[in-house]
Amino acid sequence: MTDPDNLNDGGLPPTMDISLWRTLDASANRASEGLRVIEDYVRYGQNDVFLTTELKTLRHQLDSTLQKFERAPAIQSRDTFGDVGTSVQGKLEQTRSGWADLLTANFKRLQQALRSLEEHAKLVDGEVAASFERGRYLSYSLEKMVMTTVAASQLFPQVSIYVLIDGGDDGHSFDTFVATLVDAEVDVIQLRDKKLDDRTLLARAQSLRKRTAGTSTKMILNDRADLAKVSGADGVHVGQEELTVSQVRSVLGAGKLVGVSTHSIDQARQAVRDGADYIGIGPTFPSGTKNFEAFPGVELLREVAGEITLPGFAIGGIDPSNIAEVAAVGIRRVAVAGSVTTAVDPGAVVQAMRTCLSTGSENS
Ligand SMILES: Cc1ncc(COP(=O)(O)OP(=O)(O)O)c(N)n1
Ligand SMILES: Cc1ncsc1CCOP(=O)(O)O
Ligand SMILES: [Mg+2]
Repeated sequence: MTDPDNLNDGGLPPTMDISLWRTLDASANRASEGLRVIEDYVRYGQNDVFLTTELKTLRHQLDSTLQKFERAPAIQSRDTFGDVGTSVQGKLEQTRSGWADLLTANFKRLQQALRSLEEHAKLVDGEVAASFERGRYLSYSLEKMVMTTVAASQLFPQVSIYVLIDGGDDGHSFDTFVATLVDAEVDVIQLRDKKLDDRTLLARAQSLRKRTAGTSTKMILNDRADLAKVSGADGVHVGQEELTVSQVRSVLGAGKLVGVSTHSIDQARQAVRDGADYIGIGPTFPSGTKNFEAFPGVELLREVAGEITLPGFAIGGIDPSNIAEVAAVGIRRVAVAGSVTTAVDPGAVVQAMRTCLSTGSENS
């Protein structure tokens, strides 16, 4: 690290050394404080172990970069009462309209401070400047993860029923079934049909859009970002080998939902990093809808529930007889097909599962 006493050797104005130290000191404090506010929210407000750990990574990276500066001259240069900025404060800084506003303001504070550290560090040490730059990039992806998690947690109720349906025998019976599910106030309907030709599938998607528009039921298309775009769906669900979250978003545009299937805790963590709006977690139990060779089961549900607060839907063979096992490990959102689509009274099954998820009691 360059000796601060020799900063003027580089042709800097005589006042530069003290003003540089003041700037570095103030920006370091600003970055640490902004980061701490965000960390407090995800830790105490959200109980999100994963995001708290990710934020800690940035805090440690920042701390180790700051350690390259001697603390003493920075603190000696401090002149809080002589800081003209302390008396220039906008009214807006004293109030926040909600959590999202509070978080956004603190991410901005963090990023501005990191940029200032980076630019000023360029006068002293290029490597340190590059390290602040890496921290700033990390803060952008953390902002995406935190803000997406906060927004998605509000979009999907704490107890949610998500139903996967195929295109049915014909348009009329499909529409009648969708109406039943909408009446039962299921939270999400996913159209998942691997057999229909594209035009028929699009016609079903359009009919699903008509039935769900203006209701509390969201409409998701399985796999097909193109048909989701054309039909005006609320989002798309993709698997591990399909389009990525950012590829789906580039087709759908902003403001649409992207769900990702996850089969391990690492895949669940990656989906959060990728900015998914929700995850499917499974398969939990053997399914009559799709064949599987391996079942991460309720153990994976427990693991995800223990560290991730991005909405997660348990999927695979869930029905009223086993849903209590799902609720028992802390998952209150389920995605089901067969147990509802083959039921004599689908509305009653939806209601039974909802009750069980709300109370945690068995309901077979
Ligand atoms: C909510 C939800 N979770 C998981 C899946 C499975 O998606 P994927 O792994 O892509 O398998 P297919 O559904 O495409 O066979 C899902 N569809 N929905
Ligand atoms: C598509 C899919 N992916 C994992 S399980 C599953 C099917 C869910 O259907 P069911 O509830 O009938 O097991
Ligand atoms: Mg898929």
